[in-house]
Amino acid sequence: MRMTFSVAVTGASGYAGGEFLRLALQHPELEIGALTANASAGTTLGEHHPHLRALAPRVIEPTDAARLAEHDVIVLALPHGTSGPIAGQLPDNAIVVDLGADHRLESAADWTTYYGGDHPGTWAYGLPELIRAAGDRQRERLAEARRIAVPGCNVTAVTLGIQPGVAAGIIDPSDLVAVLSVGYSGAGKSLRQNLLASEALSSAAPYAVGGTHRHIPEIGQNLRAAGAGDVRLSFTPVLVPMSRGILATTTARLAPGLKGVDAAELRAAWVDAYCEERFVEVLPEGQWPTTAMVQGSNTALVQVAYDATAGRIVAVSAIDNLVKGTAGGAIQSLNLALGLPEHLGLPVNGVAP
Ligand SMILES: NC(=O)C1=CN([C@@H]2O[C@H](COP(=O)(O)OP(=O)(O)OC[C@H]3O[C@@H](n4cnc5c(N)ncnc54)[C@H](OP(=O)(O)O)[C@@H]3O)[C@@H](O)[C@H]2O)C=CC1
Ligand SMILES: CC(=O)N[C@@H](CCC(=O)OP(=O)(O)O)C(=O)O
Repeated sequence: MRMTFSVAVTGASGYAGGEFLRLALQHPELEIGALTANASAGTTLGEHHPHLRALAPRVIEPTDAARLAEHDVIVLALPHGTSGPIAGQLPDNAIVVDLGADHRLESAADWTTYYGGDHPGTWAYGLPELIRAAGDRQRERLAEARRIAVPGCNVTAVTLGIQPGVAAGIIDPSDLVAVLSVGYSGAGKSLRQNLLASEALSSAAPYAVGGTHRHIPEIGQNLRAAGAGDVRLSFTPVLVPMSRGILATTTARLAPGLKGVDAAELRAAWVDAYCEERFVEVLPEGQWPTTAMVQGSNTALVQVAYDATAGRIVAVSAIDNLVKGTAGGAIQSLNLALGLPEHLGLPVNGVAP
């Protein structure tokens, strides 16, 4: 029996909300309902997302919990700290998907340290491919969920890149270094960085350097789920001149006691972890992911090697921050919660050039 589910999107004028709408338009079982936001209320969606032709005349409404509550699914694509208060006014039987950070962390102390204020709470974590050493599967949690917290985009890239090595006991999670090349759309439409094209187009710019990035505790949470004890991560994102994409290079020392690792065994750990995954692919030996290979798709590409000179594993992963890193990951988790096939409406193939 086919079922169609109505979806309201709040934060519809932003990048994450817009990308959710782009994917929802191609989803056979989702029907787009209310579109709400804040300052842009009263304008048309076409003024903000001229690429979404089918929705261009739709008028953005002010955000009102009672209006959102008329839908089966409510997507919160809001700045962090904003979704918590709205979520509290939504009915229990609606499925609420938060694309922001408010409900991702299990530790209230981590929330206060990295975001400030009171912790809004913890929801089912929207990364179906998360490895859980305890044996339970993330997919089962999501299938029962009515509240879903979609991961941070950088978190998705690093977690998918390195978690097989943690789960297989090959790497030492207390000595991780991640350096990420990230596209500007990750910052959202509001100008948090200096986005003058004349400056951005000719520069690579690190930010949140020195252990301050808010995604650090979330990555630690994921790797502990995969079996890590003490997680120590040096994390440095670098803005590069592209609108979408994340390329995460994560290196790790070998687990204590391991003197070296055979290249075939190393790759086998990653291939085994993802062999049944539709949206995570370990590339053939010798091929390395690029952001161009995943643009517009819900695919994460991963490759791994051992640097014998440095004594470190090198894992490289690429995602489109707005698709697998946000809206695509959200629909994948939402499909599970709705009892639909996990892949429904989601592109494995990207766009090029
Ligand atoms: N961009 C990305 O790659 C990713 C983003 N995310 C998360 O998704 C969320 C949205 O990010 P993004 O789309 O990039 O940000 P944008 O700045 O592009 O959009 C923010 C949206 O939130 C709306 N908004 C702001 N304040 C309120 C409010 N008080 N009530 C209702 N609506 C409000 C804005 O409306 P208006 O225009 O009317 O002010 C706008 O639609 C954030 O939490 C972000 O961290 C997560 C992963 C990746
Ligand atoms: C380029 C840029 O600024 N990217 C954002 C990632 C966006 C994201 O994942 O945001 P939330 O975790 O806050 O939802 C950042 O690094 O913070």
